[in-house]
Amino acid sequence: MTDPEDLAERVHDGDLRLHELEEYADHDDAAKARRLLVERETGAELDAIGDYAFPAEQADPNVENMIGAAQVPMGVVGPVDVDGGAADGEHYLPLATTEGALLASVNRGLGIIRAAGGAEARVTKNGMTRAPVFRVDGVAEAADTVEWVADNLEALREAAESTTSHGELLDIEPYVVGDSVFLRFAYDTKDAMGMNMATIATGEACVLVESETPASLVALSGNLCSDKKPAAVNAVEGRGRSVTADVLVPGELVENRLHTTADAIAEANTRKNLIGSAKAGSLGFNAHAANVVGAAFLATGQDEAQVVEAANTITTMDARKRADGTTDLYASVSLASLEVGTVGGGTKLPTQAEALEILGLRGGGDPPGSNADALAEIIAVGALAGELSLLGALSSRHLASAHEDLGR
Ligand SMILES: CC(C)(COP(=O)([O-])OP(=O)([O-])OC[C@H]1O[C@@H](n2cnc3c(N)ncnc32)[C@H](O)[C@@H]1OP(=O)([O-])[O-])[C@@H](O)C(=O)NCCC(=O)NCCSC(=O)C[C@@](C)(O)CC(=O)[O-]
Ligand SMILES: NC(=O)C1=CN([C@@H]2O[C@H](COP(=O)(O)OP(=O)(O)OC[C@H]3O[C@@H](n4cnc5c(N)ncnc54)[C@H](OP(=O)(O)O)[C@@H]3O)[C@@H](O)[C@H]2O)C=CC1
Repeated sequence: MTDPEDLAERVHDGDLRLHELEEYADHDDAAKARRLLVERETGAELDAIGDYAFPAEQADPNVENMIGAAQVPMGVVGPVDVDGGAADGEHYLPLATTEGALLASVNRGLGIIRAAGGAEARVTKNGMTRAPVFRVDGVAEAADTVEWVADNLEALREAAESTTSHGELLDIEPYVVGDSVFLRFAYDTKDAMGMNMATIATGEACVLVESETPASLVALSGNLCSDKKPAAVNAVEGRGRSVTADVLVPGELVENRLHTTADAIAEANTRKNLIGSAKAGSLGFNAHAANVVGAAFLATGQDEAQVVEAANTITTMDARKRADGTTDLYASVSLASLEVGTVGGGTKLPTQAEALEILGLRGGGDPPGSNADALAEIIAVGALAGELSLLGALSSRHLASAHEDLGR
């Protein structure tokens, strides 16, 4: 009984549940049966969704109730020289998006960075966090719990690291709010983005906390982590990789390629990215870092919901006067919480793995963690390019016409 028509019929009749079709047919037939059912019940035609280019079974760890694949156009920008702590040499950056003009813009920015001699980038902090919340009786028990944690870091490390051969517990930061105790565990997750790894490891450590303290676990994630929500804690303390990239662009390049001046871009950055963002109450002080991060995430198999954490980027642009009277542009981006991996999650899927291959960063690095560091540095340079180009377009009043020409 593996015929997709038959399976669709049985789901329709209530004999089978939509999510158990893989028990009766191979993964591709199960996906086809769901498409037939959805087509019948909604009137939609799902030919494009069903026209995917990998065995459905490969996506089994990534999606339930599969009907096909969403195909997002992918392009490539660069190459650009990245002088990083882990990334080195010239790189093309694959980006998947539906926003016309985005790749043209990042490509222009990377061309300018290349002409300026390349960008520098460094990962300055690394720690994937998970922060469970515990209930205690009151502040006295809260204080006892925090004290016990501080005195027993080694035992907690042993418990957490018993669940992983790669992850390392770096730190546990306690926060007390009345009768709630939050413990923000931070891990070096090497080349994995690390959310599954950190969650499993923290779960094990929580067993020890509960057995040795009055604290009772309420939720393994207590939102101080903070995952997939805009949060100041990530902007200040970092999450995943904290990464910074910068470049000094000679004034003549600004004029020839961005059709404006370093002074005009610096002013636009101050009034827009700093003052405008402050007035808006934004956590992000940038123009569109999320554009580049989101497109790179889609292309390389990252968890796209974590784009929100990368949106807290701070962009700086300063006009630097030279002795000869000309003015260069110093530009930087600092992404406090860029959560990336080159193993695990969506990185194994065929198109995503190929995209990582373009970067030379597929799979685990040598030493472990170096591939994810390099990916963070290259994405940061992509974000820097996007900031340069968009601020150039705003300063030269080309934004609307660029999108009229390329984005419609
Ligand atoms: C569109 C440009 C680049 C034209 O800019 P231009 O200087 O007129 O372009 P050009 O034809 O002289 O080409 C310059 C370079 O741009 C690149 N380039 C140029 N065209 C292409 C293309 N078709 N495909 C690939 N690359 C392209 C390419 O690198 C090229 O160099 P070349 O290789 O020729 O030596 C410029 O006007 C621009 O960057 N505008 C800004 C557009 C932008 O950044 N859009 C995305 C963000 S908008 C948004 O979503 C966020 C927002 C705005 O709401 C956030 C906010 O509030 O700020
Ligand atoms: N559970 C949760 O709460 C959440 C889960 N997610 C999802 O979690 C997934 C990402 O989790 P993540 O832990 O990154 O991935 P995986 O769960 O896919 O695990 C990756 C595993 O790969 C192994 N590994 C092999 N080589 C390396 C290496 N060089 N560096 C690091 N690890 C290596 C590690 O095994 P070992 O540990 O045995 O050494 C590691 O745990 C995504 O699908 C994401 O959507 C997202 C948010 C929350």
